[in-house]
Amino acid sequence: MSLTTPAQRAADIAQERGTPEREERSWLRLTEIFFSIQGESSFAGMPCTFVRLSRCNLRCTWCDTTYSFKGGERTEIDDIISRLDAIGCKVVEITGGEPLLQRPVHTLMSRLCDLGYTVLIETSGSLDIAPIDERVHIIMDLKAPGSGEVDKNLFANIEHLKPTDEVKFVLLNREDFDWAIATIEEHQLLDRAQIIFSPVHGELSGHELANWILESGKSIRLGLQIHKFLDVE
Ligand SMILES: C[S@@+](CC[C@H](N)C(=O)[O-])C[C@H]1O[C@@H](n2cnc3c(N)ncnc32)[C@H](O)[C@@H]1O
Ligand SMILES: Nc1nc2[nH]cc(C(=O)O)c2c(=O)[nH]1
Ligand code: SF4
Ligand SMILES: [Mg+2]
Repeated sequence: MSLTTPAQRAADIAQERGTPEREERSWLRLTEIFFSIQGESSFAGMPCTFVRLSRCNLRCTWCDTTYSFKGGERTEIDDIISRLDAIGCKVVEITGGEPLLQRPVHTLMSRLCDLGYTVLIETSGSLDIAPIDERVHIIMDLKAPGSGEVDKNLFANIEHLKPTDEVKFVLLNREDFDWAIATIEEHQLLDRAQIIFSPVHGELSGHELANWILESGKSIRLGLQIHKFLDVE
């Protein structure tokens, strides 16, 4: 017999999903650190170390990283930096889960920038990006309807993007593609940042998406998750 009451279960789910934490502390909930080939973004193909933080406030239907939603080791920022120094790669991506859920992520990113790292952050577009250190390269998703999370997009983030940052649309079908094109036009996104369209891996054909991009005549980069073709992490 389960001893968990409905109220406890609701509290557990709320904690798993998380709300942005205000608490400034010296540790982060960490799912994993690994060194691999960057599979996404304009850095695709480059060696990169990944810091995957735990928990996410969204539940995209096609998410490939659901294992980051729960748990995670409390890890001191000093320890994370020591591990990155030991790996020795000067390009680091902070991802998740949703990395912006944990406030100390900003301390980690600024310290890495101070140490001469090229720091990338991969974020969902649902939380405020304004506090991100201006030296950090932002890769921000805008979630299309097929994700089930379209109503979570924080369009106010757009004004905080630098021209070198990236806005990524992960697309499930033609409806998502049409939504993404309309969103780009409405917010004049091509003037604000680099734009990437990626197919949901295994669901939408990259060939088909490539044709749609060419037909649109727009300067949009096709992004395929190359680590999945290489069968690496
Ligand atoms: C796992 S998320 C973590 C960072 C953040 N929560 C976000 O969504 O950007 C990293 C990237 O993987 C993408 N992604 C996740 N599952 C995918 C899938 N099945 N196919 C293609 N891209 C996927 C997300 O859209 C996001 O751009
Ligand atoms: N190789 C590799 N490249 C990636 N780029 C972004 C990733 C992510 O999960 O955020 C990722 C990932 O999980 N693996
Ligand atoms: S926001 Fe990112 S980590 Fe969270 S469910 Fe969506 S793709 Fe997965
Ligand atoms: Mg991934």
